[in-house]
Amino acid sequence: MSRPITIFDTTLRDGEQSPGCSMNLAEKLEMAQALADLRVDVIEAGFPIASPGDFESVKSIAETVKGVQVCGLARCNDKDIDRAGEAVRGAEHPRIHVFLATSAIHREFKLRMDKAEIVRRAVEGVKRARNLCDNIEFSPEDAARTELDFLCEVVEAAINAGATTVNIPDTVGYATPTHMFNHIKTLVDRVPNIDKAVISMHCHDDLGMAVANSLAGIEAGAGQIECTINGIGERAGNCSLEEIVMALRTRNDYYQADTRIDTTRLVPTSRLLSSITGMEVQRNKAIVGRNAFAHESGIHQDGMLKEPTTYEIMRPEDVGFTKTDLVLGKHSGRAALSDRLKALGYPVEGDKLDIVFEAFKRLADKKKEVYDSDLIALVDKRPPSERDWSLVSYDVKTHTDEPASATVTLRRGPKEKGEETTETFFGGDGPLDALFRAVEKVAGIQLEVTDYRVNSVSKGKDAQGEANIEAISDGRLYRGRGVSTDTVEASTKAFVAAVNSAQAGGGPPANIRRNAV
Ligand SMILES: CC(=O)SCCNC(=O)CCNC(=O)[C@H](O)C(C)(C)COP(=O)(O)OP(=O)(O)OC[C@H]1O[C@@H](n2cnc3c(N)ncnc32)[C@H](O)[C@@H]1OP(=O)(O)O
Ligand SMILES: CC(C)C(=O)C(=O)O
Ligand SMILES: [Mg+2]
Repeated sequence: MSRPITIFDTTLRDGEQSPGCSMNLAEKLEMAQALADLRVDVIEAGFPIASPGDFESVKSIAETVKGVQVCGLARCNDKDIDRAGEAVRGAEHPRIHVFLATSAIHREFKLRMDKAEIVRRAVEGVKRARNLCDNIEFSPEDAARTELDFLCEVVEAAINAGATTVNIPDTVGYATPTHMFNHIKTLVDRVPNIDKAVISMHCHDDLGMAVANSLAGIEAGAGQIECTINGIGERAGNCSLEEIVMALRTRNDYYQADTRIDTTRLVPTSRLLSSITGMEVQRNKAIVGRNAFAHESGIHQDGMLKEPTTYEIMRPEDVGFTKTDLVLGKHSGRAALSDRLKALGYPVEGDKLDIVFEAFKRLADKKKEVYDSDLIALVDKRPPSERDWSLVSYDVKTHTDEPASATVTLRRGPKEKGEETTETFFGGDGPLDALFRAVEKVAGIQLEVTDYRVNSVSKGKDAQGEANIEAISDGRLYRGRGVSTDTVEASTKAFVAAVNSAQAGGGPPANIRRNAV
């Protein structure tokens, strides 16, 4: 018999605290629906007091995404709690998450409160939230560095005040598995009312142990895991959802605990997040990385051919990878395309299928073989909004020892009704510099490019190139991504996407990385 573990996804709150991972309202709604389709139990949709935009996103997700609990975060003060309550009120299953740090370092230097005041504020906060909603989570922030006696006292008081979940964060990723096991076991053994609440884990990955620490918590009796897609989150990130879910599923023999997650949605959801944020996962990332199921060496390949379980502890199709990679060509029709996309976890129908089909045919004219990864790159493209620029055409001239020049035509708005503008720039350091500057002239904005990468999406000389750009505008960080068989075009599209994000505004401050160069 498996014990059910609640999956509390915080991609849209703690995950969004990753530098460069800010999302706009439409992106958050798309992501929230994908999380509901993945069958997470709780979506922490944001921190409503943080900004009007955060409030609106939590409220819209609460009102539109069904079949899942929707949670808003609040500090232990009246304004935060009331705002969170208002934001989640429209949800089918609302939850308010109240937090207050309890460790000596945070008490003394950050909050400047003594132990008695912490307990008083925690109790008042939970009671106030409980008046707004029945489902209340309380987090003693930095619990992993909190004295155990005091942690037991706060947890007991929070449960008496009405907390239904007590979340034990390792806020700075300091714990080890034994440390976390002892923390949770102590709460289970010493807090008299602990059975009135679910114990939750919230582990950060600063020492690379977030998943291991969360599993240790489950062994000691925790019933909820807080995690994020691709493990994104503050600093080194949070416990990765795909890793913890597959660890519980694969090692059910040991943990005898499982989640409701539809694991075949893991890879599509991971890719959706990457396409929204522009933040790719590394190739060797467990579960969702491109190499996670790739076998390179002869002895392994021999074993795999004889019996896959010799070298595979999970089946790629169980996490959403498809078995075959080579798929369609220029003679394929809509039915085959839509069937293949569905198998890849992207059910595309109606007008959207027409748009993807048109793009597929254009690609198939340029490429002999269209791989799954090419198809995913096509569906990941979002149609432009009324205010977005898109690349119509470009012309670039470059010669040895001569400055480059470029002419670009961009359209603002959707294909049928958008207006086109053309500008030329002479004197670029190279072809991309000239193109980017011509784009800036059309859009009337200047960006400083701080990171630029091109990777190949699939195989072969005619592979599509995927360009990713990170750029600063007005002290804020924006990203853009572009895909094409022509890497110059991919780069220009990525720059145009970064311009669109910058013109929408709201990027994170560019100077928040302590290791920024
Ligand atoms: C561990 C975590 O991940 S916690 C969540 C972190 N996420 C974020 O901070 C993202 C969103 N944050 C924000 O937009 C802003 O920080 C806001 C809007 C919440 C607050 O902004 P400001 O009012 O300007 O405060 P600022 O951020 O400078 O400082 C935080 C204040 O909250 C207090 N505080 C911190 N945590 C708590 C808490 N749990 N309960 C009560 N007060 C708290 C701090 O002591 C500080 O108070 P002080 O100004 O009296 O010293
Ligand atoms: C708000 C809390 C749960 C948090 O994110 C942390 O402590 O890391
Ligand atoms: Mg956190």
